[in-house]
Amino acid sequence: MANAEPTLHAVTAEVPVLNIRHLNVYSKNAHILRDINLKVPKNAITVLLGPSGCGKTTLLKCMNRLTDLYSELRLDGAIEIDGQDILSEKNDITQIRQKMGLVMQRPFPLPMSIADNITYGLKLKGVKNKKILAEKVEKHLREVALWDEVKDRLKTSAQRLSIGQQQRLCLARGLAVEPEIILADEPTSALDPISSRVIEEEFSKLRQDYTIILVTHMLRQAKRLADYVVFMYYGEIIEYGPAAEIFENPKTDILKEYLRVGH
Ligand SMILES: Nc1ncnc2c1ncn2[C@@H]1O[C@H](COP(=O)(O)OP(=O)(O)OP(=O)(O)O)[C@@H](O)[C@H]1O
Repeated sequence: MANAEPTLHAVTAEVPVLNIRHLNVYSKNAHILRDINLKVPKNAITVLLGPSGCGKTTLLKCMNRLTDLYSELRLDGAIEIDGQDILSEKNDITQIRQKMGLVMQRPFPLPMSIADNITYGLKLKGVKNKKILAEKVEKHLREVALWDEVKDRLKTSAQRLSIGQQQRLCLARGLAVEPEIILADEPTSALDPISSRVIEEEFSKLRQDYTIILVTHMLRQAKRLADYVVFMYYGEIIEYGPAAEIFENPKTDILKEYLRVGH
């Protein structure tokens, strides 16, 4: 187990969107996340990097309290978004979740048409105007470079799309509710190399308007995309900083070894 120097992960982001303070996560038998302190900067890609089982997905799940689905997990600490603590029972988690778009490892299009997938969240928010809904469908499908491929079959089932197209659709569905933050858990792991590159390119462009937190254990992907890197090991943040610093000037032996082996 590594003993992280507090200074290594006390990097301050100029405009933090998420401020995580002393976050600990416990299961019945294990201490899964250990005193996580992290300020996630606005309009940048922050990559959570580290070997399998180090806690990347759990940290991402804490950020929109998906951990509520697992009664065996206990959390303490604070995760603030726009000054509101996500972990506080007092705050409305549904409202907080609307600030976040979630992209999982495997796409899960809703069992309805391509267009309805995009408008689903908007309709839940009360948008009824058909013209506005149609505009949103086009806007967000263009945003993920899917419009040209599907514009003639918007009313057909989303489940007939290829996996790569489904993943772009799911990203568009997340964007349609205009989140501030996109949480992405290994979003290319189920995709072929070409679809993976398309998704990577989309993320790269989206960083201008969104704060992206991306889990990956693919070092090459992290190097292509990251503005900031959080390197985790056994539930701790070992190093955190701008990508160039992390990749070119790693400070800890654990990170040096991880980069050398090139996972
Ligand atoms: N609900 C749970 N109950 C008990 N243990 C859990 C639970 N969720 C996660 N863990 C444990 O917490 C640790 C971190 O898991 P997590 O999925 O966050 O790791 P990860 O870094 O995302 O791994 P991978 O890259 O393999 O997806 C693992 O040891 C896992 O078994």
